[in-house]
Amino acid sequence: MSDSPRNPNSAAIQSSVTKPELLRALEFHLGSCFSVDPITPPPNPLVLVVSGSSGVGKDAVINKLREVRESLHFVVTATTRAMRPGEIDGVDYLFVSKDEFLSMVEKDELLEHALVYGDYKGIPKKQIQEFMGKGFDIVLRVDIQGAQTLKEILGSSAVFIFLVAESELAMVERLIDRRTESHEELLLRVATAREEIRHVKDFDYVVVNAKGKLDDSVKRVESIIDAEKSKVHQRIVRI
Ligand SMILES: Nc1ncnc2c1ncn2[C@@H]1O[C@H](COP(=O)(O)OP(=O)(O)OP(=O)(O)O)[C@@H](O)[C@H]1O
Repeated sequence: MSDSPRNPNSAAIQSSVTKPELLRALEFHLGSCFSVDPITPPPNPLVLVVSGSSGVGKDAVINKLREVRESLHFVVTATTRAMRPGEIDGVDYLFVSKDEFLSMVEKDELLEHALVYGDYKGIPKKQIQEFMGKGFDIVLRVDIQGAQTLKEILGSSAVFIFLVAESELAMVERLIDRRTESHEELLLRVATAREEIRHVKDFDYVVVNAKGKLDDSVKRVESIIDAEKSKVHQRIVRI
């Protein structure tokens, strides 16, 4: 056993010796000064990919997360779909025309893009580069198809989170309550969701967003962020 000050047999440091004096004495014996630098480097900025089937609550979770975490930047997806009531251009989505969107594709300005239910959606690269440069963590909100493409592009450098409802019925009810889809659109979304759940195995984490438990889902995502920030081997993203 080493001879520590807690060992009753060791000579305790005299109370007349001040802390600065003791520090200087220790530094002298060690032959080097104690550093005030952080013992480990700050964690790398994260790229979080939040995905899940239509109506599972991606927007709801992300909007809440936005309120509680200031160090996150939520990338505004460019889309050619029509604005829904209450949505704000540049906040919820970047609403662009089809021509504008295709021009962004041509100039290689999008990290990934896809045609989703008849509309184009894409992630502008510049926003990610800018905010990562400022030390922000990045949150990308994509459907399952988008997450699959991002997995091919980013591999294990990003954190992939799959949101699910507690049951299929709960998910469909949520979509119906939203009142933004037609009967045919609802059928398509449910059929797609049944197929999409098979892709959960390609994700790092799964979070159940149960009815009335939005706050719990957000807390779970926050825990994932905290755990990722504490990893010894940090993910390194290059975009
Ligand atoms: N935990 C929850 N409890 C109750 N309602 C919820 C919960 N999470 C989301 N909702 C509601 O469910 C509906 C669908 O959620 P949201 O629009 O966030 O889904 P989404 O995954 O973003 O869908 P889409 O991919 O089609 O845009 C919304 O009306 C939302 O307010």
